[in-house]
Amino acid sequence: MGIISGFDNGNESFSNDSAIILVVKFLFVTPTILLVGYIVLSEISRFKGRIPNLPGPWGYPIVGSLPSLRDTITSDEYLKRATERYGDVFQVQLGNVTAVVVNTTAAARAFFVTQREATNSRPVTYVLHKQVQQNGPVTSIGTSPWDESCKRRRKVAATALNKTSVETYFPILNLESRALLSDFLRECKGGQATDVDVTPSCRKFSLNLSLTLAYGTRVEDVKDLHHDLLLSEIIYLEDEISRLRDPTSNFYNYIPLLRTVNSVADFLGLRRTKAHLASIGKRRYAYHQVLQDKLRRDIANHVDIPCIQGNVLKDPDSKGLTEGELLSVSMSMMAGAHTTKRSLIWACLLLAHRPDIQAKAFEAIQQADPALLQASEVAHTKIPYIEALTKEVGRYFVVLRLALPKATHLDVEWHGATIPPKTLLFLNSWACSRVFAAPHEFAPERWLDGDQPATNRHQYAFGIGGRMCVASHVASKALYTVLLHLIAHFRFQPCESAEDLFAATSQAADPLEGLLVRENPSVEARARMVRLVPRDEDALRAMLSLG
Ligand code: HEM
Repeated sequence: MGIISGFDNGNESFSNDSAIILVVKFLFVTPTILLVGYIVLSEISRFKGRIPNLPGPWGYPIVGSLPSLRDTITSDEYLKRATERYGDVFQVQLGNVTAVVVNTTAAARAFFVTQREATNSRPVTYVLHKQVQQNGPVTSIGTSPWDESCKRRRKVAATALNKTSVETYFPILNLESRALLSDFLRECKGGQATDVDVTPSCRKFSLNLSLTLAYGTRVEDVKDLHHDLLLSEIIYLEDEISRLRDPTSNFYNYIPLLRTVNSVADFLGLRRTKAHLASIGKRRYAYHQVLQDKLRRDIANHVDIPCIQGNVLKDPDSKGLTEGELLSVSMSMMAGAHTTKRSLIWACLLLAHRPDIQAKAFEAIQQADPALLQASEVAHTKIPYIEALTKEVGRYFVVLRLALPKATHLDVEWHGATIPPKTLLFLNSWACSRVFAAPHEFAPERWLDGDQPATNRHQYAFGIGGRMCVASHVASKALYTVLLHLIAHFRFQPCESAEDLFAATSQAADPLEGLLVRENPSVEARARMVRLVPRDEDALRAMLSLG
């Protein structure tokens, strides 16, 4: 018995030991082996993804150059160092994804103009295309890879918004510009100098521009942005989409391991990321359906306002678009509201800190035609200094510093390197906007200088090539109209309120120091408030009553 029991005990302790070893293996050794295996496979994949003969940093295991890209891609010292070391075009690896960064105007022309067809695509991303849109066919133009459908949708949008069509939008631009003046005047109760948070009114201006172009509808009262359920839904969803499109965060796009971790966390009920992302896609689709249904009713009742979606709905065969493609065009119009809003907020901050620019602009309007200082319609005018001011706002702040992510469609050649199709491409619009002398100065005069080389004349804030902003003419004219009106009727000063102390500093209007989130290439201003002083309240009210 003793022997047997001794044997038994020994067996028991043997099985205890092996159980412990098994647990240790399970808890530590297996994950370590899996992790090492993952790192090795990931490094092989990163190695295979490198483009021969194209310089660029190797980066860290698993994450590649993601850590160095954050916070630095738009900064001058990073670009200077990277361009000095690797040249005008270099490759970086974002996790397992190889991206090519185009940093100079010469390279931008060689890529996006000379090899236009080959660089015409957009990447398919895990977060936006697979999780938010669930691989569905309806995606905005700005996130669509190049194919026949994208060509059709882009053509419809580009034709509706091209240089010759801009004139047809003058009444809309004048109307929205006056609405902004009216909102600002209401904020300055009794015509007093008042510190104003410019965000809601700028948001309303931009949203209305997109809503009118797409659906022929608009927001009347700025309060509706919060009180109206549909509008607050649109604002929330478009903010989310903009965040989920951001190419320098959303690391799930680049690191497959994160997707696995996330799926496990979702499965265990620790997070609800997948459900959240899918709901954003569905809710976005639903709000567009609501707007489209309203437009259909308006058309049936003959009370519709001319708009891109309405033109197609009234004559469906003319443009050859499917229902989904038509929806995609409208989604693209709504996505444009973000960039307009950000440009306008930066312009307000800049004016507040640059009385000299306001004085020159006011004088330019007066010299062009003193009657314009009281005109309710100004979109048709072409005052060179105000045009230059509008361009300089675009150049100085570059609200999409890496444009929208692009992708190669065919092989692209660059100095002995062949970049294969479906490679992620970034146009460094920020760097391309800094080719002038004294690039860090805000100087509208540079756009009036006839001696500037032709390459400097391009406005990189709208990108370049076959996927350049389709609305660049309308968006520029919208900013021009509103700047002219604002300067004619208000003095802008730095805010004095304790609510936004940063807004009082000159850094608030600096394109780097003034950023809310430094590493985000879709740049948002940290400051929100400026002091508005109506020049002549009675004259402004009289002008507004004419409109
Ligand atoms: C100041 C305002 C705006 C700025 C600075 C801006 C800037 C840009 C930039 C940088 C791109 C990417 C270009 C590229 O990748 O080369 C883009 C694309 C686009 N923008 Fe704008 N945009 C503005 C306003 C708008 C508005 C108001 C709309 C619509 C009504 C709009 C519609 C689009 C569309 C549809 C695309 C995608 C084009 C394509 O992928 O083919 N944008 N925009």
